[in-house]
Amino acid sequence: MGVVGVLALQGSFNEHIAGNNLRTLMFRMLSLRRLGVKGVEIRKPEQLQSISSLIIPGGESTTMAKLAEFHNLFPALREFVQMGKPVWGTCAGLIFLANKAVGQKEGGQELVGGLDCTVHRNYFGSQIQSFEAELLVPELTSKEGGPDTFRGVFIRAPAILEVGPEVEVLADYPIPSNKVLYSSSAVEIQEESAVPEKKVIVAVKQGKLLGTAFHPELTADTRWHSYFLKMESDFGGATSDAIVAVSEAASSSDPRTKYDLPIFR
Ligand SMILES: NC(=O)CC[C@H](N)C(=O)O
Repeated sequence: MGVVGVLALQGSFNEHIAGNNLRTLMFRMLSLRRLGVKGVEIRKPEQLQSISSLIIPGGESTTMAKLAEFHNLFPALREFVQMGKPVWGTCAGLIFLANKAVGQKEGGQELVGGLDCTVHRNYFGSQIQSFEAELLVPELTSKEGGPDTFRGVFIRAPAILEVGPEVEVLADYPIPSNKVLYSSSAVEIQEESAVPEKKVIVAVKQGKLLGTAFHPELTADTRWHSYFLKMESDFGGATSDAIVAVSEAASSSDPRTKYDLPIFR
């Protein structure tokens, strides 16, 4: 398994690297004598060449976009996505990866794109309307095991309004019919009365692109990170034992053993 880069311009990149999840997985693998997951901070285009997958963290997407533009990162980020390498956008990172964003600040913001969906920035309201919710994520539970639900931390989170045909919806979230949603432009107020409950999409996958509207790096549950790490191999459907096997086989001196998977024990 290669090196995981975390775009470190702004936002919760440190939580992805040093926080619970990558580190716990690293320790878990270390404790099983499985080396191989290393998180590195990415700030320059050339650094993308040395990583095999990338996490774009949450934060503030307009600021992050300005910094990415300043560092001339957009062409290299787009190339990384087009090469089919795994990229996971969490919250602001999801906005970055989307082909289209609404509710942007005046003047708009540049997007990396690649993920065929439309996201709405700040869909659930302002900072004080941030919330946590138990989400049903059948794909995560089936691949990673554990509880049926995952605790999603939504911080001034976006929601996905529309997805293209290639996009797999991994989780959605019901909006109560009486909830008033404020768009980030603060002008348009949407009131939902006709439909008793509406669901918005909060986690998607398209090929090797993963997008979550919430922050898995802020919870102790490592399943999203584990799921993402497995996307690097072609054995995306394998269990966590297969991560072990992938890293073990990858470190083997005989390159032919690399694909002798999975090895369950
Ligand atoms: N927690 C987050 O990443 C918030 C995203 C932020 N609302 C944005 O539009 O960029």
